[in-house]
Amino acid sequence: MQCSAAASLTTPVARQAAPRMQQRLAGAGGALQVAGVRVAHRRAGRAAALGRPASMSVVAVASEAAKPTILVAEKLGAGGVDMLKEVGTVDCSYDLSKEDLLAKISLVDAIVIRSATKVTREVFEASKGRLKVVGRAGVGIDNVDLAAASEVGCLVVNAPTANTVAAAEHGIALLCALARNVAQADSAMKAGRWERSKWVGVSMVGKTLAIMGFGKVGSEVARRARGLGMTVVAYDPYASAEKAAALGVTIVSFDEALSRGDFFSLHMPLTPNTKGMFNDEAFGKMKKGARIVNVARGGVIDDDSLVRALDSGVVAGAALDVFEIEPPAADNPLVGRPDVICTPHLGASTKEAQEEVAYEIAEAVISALNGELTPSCVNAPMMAPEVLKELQPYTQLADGLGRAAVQLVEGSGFDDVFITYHSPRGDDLDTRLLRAMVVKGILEQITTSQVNLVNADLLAKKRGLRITETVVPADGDSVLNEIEVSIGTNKARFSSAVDKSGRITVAGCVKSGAPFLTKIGTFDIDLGIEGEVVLVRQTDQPGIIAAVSSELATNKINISFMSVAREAKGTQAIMAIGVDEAPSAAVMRAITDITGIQEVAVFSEKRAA
Ligand SMILES: NC(=O)C1=CN([C@@H]2O[C@H](COP(=O)(O)OP(=O)(O)OC[C@H]3O[C@@H](n4cnc5c(N)ncnc54)[C@H](O)[C@@H]3O)[C@@H](O)[C@H]2O)C=CC1
Ligand SMILES: O=C(O)C(=O)COP(=O)(O)O
Repeated sequence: MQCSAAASLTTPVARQAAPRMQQRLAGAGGALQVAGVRVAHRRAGRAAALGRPASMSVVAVASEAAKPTILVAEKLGAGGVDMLKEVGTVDCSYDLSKEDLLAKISLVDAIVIRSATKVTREVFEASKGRLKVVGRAGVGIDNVDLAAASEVGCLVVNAPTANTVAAAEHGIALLCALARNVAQADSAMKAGRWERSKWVGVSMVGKTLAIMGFGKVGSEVARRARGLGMTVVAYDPYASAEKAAALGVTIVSFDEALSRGDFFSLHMPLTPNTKGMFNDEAFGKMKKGARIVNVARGGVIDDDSLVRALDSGVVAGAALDVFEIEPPAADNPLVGRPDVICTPHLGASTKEAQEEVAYEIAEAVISALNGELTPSCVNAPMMAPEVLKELQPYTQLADGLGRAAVQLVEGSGFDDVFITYHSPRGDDLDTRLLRAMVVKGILEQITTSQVNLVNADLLAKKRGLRITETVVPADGDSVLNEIEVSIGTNKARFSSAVDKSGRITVAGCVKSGAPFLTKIGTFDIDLGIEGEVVLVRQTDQPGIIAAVSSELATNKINISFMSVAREAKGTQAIMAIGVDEAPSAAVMRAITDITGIQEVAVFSEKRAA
């Protein structure tokens, strides 16, 4: 089926902060080209650029009225702090002890961190459900327990692009310093020694640099190393060989990279897969005299293995910006060695990068607090902005259908939900967001947990709910013609909501941007999904519509929509009436008592403020 435009439409309630931010963000602009990397001015506003309407709220994390409290737990650029202050109460408390963080966390809606703050499961538990957003002002999110965040429905966003160049420049700085013993020679001079022959270096031109992890930073290091006349190979199981070739880089296997590199530069994230990947075995495959730079994460190198590789001369020198424990312990076996140079996690620390990171993260946190699925959300389905934009009108429909269907169930004894999408896109329809919204609509009515896009699937699974999705190819040129939600029980509060297969079924569509209910059970109806809905089953006979309307009017209950459907003339009919406020039990009884009426039910499509 295809929906046609309705005369009466709902108007989404625009939130306060988003339009203000978007106005402000749209005010300044420009893009800066830095060595081939587009560093967008955050003030120009990615959110504004996406053209997402202010009303899009797919995660529902912030209340409309309340001003959020945002804890900035590590030094953040002033511009970003100012942006946060425009939408919330900002508490800048740096260097909190673990105990202080645990005490504060239940008082805040969002926390902004860098690499030093560990947001562990204990922190999420201590927040008692208040913490909605973790903003990582940088790339690596290994200091955030993502599984725990997802379980409690907390969005984790990062700032993935603003420090790329800074990290790459630091990698190159360390590479040059390592090749030419800059740090050691400087220390010697400061100690009064003029040691020219001791600190003879090695040249970089013509040598092979093996980049391990060919993402944003790795690519920028490659670009710069090519400029130094180096041959660059890269190991990255997920990188595109064409993209690498365009930069003059050859993608090779892990072992080939190990055997070819004169220099190594590490740029992969710390994950269970990469932890300790530079171990005895890996060092054993390197050429004698290799040099290694680590601006990624301490944990990707096994420290004891590196000590052994340095002792045996396999590795001639290492430059480390990152450590498994930061700051490293006094007895760290690497820091004091003359063949190891160290910096205290300075990769992202340029004035320019920190300003940009602050804007990038402030924008992401504000957008997440508004319930938007920001592109830098790391624990929710990733979707291209254009896909998000086109699905936006259907998210409210999916949510509304889930709510309607579950409220028609008598009790809560069901364990499966079928979702059917009638879409001209067929199998190309990305249903992840829609499924999550249906599940959210259902679960919000039956659990006390905060449900959002991040944890909807997880909570459904925990509750033993099986979700089955089917996409039925349909005609037309819209994204989606109809969504049908069917719950596996025939125990209904309104018996006509049960379809021929014995399941409680509702369906709906979007008309001119607004969600409509088009089917309840086997009856076709046409009702805007908003406010309260009164369902009435009656004998198809004259006078009933007037009697019900009159009863509502007498009790000053305003009707916003009304739709009547019948099986056949003179048999059964149902009326679906949209009303601005829920009728009292007395009004419901009075309607039930009208001659010819068989059953009455009410459900609510009102969302929590
Ligand atoms: N020292 C510092 O201050 C900074 C450190 N970093 C670190 O650098 C890392 C990289 O940052 P970006 O390039 O922005 O991230 P990115 O996500 O653009 O790149 C990471 C790359 O590593 C690859 N990768 C994943 N698993 C791998 C494996 N097992 N072996 C080899 N490659 C693998 C990915 O495919 C991806 O291409 C971050 O995760 C962060 O830990 C980033 C910025 C500053
Ligand atoms: O962005 C990253 O991954 C970094 O490592 C930068 O860390 P920082 O924000 O400087 O503590």
